[in-house]
Amino acid sequence: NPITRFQEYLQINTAQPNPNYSESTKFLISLSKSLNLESQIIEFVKGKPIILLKWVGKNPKLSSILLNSHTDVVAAEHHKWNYPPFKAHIDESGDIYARGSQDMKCVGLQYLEAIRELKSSGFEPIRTVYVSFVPDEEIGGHDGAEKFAASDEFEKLNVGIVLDEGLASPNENYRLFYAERCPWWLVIKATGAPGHGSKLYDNSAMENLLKSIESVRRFRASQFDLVKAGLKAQGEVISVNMAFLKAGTPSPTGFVMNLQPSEAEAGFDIRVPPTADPKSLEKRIAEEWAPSSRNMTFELGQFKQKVDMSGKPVLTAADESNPWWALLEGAIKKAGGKVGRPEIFPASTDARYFRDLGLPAIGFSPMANTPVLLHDHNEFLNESEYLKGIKIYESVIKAYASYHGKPMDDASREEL
Ligand SMILES: CSCC[C@H](NC=O)C(=O)O
Ligand SMILES: [Zn+2]
Ligand SMILES: [Zn+2]
Repeated sequence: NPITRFQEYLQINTAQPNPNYSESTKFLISLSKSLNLESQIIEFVKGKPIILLKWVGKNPKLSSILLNSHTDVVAAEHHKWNYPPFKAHIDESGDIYARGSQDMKCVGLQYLEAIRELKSSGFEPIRTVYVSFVPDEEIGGHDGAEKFAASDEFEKLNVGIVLDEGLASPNENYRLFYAERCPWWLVIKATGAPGHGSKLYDNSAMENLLKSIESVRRFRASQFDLVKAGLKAQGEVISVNMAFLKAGTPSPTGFVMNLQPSEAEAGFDIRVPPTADPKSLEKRIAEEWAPSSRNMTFELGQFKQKVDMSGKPVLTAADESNPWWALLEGAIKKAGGKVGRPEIFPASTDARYFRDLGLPAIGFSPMANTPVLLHDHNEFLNESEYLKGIKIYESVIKAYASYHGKPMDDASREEL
């Protein structure tokens, strides 16, 4: 049944940095056989399989639908979980505990369960439906979705719309995402004169770094306040969180206590919404967070936000101008679901690689009334919520795969 199949997928340990892709591939291929879908394994990089399933539509001229999910999950600290993270234990209230239960093995199998239901009801798609299972999303997707989106194979699929992951919703409204923030990874380094631990002097490395950290924290608070006041959503502000601190002179028992070190550094995970001005943030980093006048340097790893010809960030339209958006909302509501306001995904997903091609990509994981537990301890999803999600996808796939398109639809696609 659907729940045991979900458990079986969750029990395959595909945690980074050593995901067991051979087991997950075997599992998905056997599921695909039981559904009579055409299947293909594409390895742009050896050992990093993309599983591509195809449900052929009656009109091959129409653009296709791509249902994407990633097969890898993040690592789990086993001893901090109430149940082992790769056991998929179901407790008395029906909560299924496993790494990947929300992010995002649920979605991958819900696509397939929905197809199973639609097939057995005799539904025949007009548009071709592809289901892709990609590796390595959790480490940036470079050997997965990035290469897939850039490939000739992908171009031949003639994809018109991509669905990818969203987030759980603590309330009754499902969440839909039309864009995502850009990760910037910043390391700032301070240097200064070393000295005796008892001496008060200016310009030590630690003091220089701490001044920066204070400045970063003021900025962080200003952004967080906007969220707390309800003025902005998580995805609409710039988040800054410290990822590491590195300083001190090691000694056999820990650190030397009476020596002020000559170097100190800190790393930050920054997420920049497509609506923010990257230039002004870069300026802030150079002038306030790592000013050379305070003996500071920085290294910035940026995932550049793609912009269109007029310099506007690449977003998926979340209104009537995008028929796929309206169809999705309609199909969710038809299946009894509620939908909240369109959001910007606060983290980063593979959807960006498809959006960068100019394709509409919508982030959606059907989990309502569920705490957001991705990457957290005790990640779980309730089984009835999981089953509801299958019903939702039945409705969505049906609506998408039967969509003939407005008269303009495919002609205007040609121009793109
Ligand atoms: C930017 S590559 C890392 C992608 C990762 N995605 C999910 O958590 C993230 O940190 O958002
Ligand atoms: Zn994910
Ligand atoms: Zn994740």
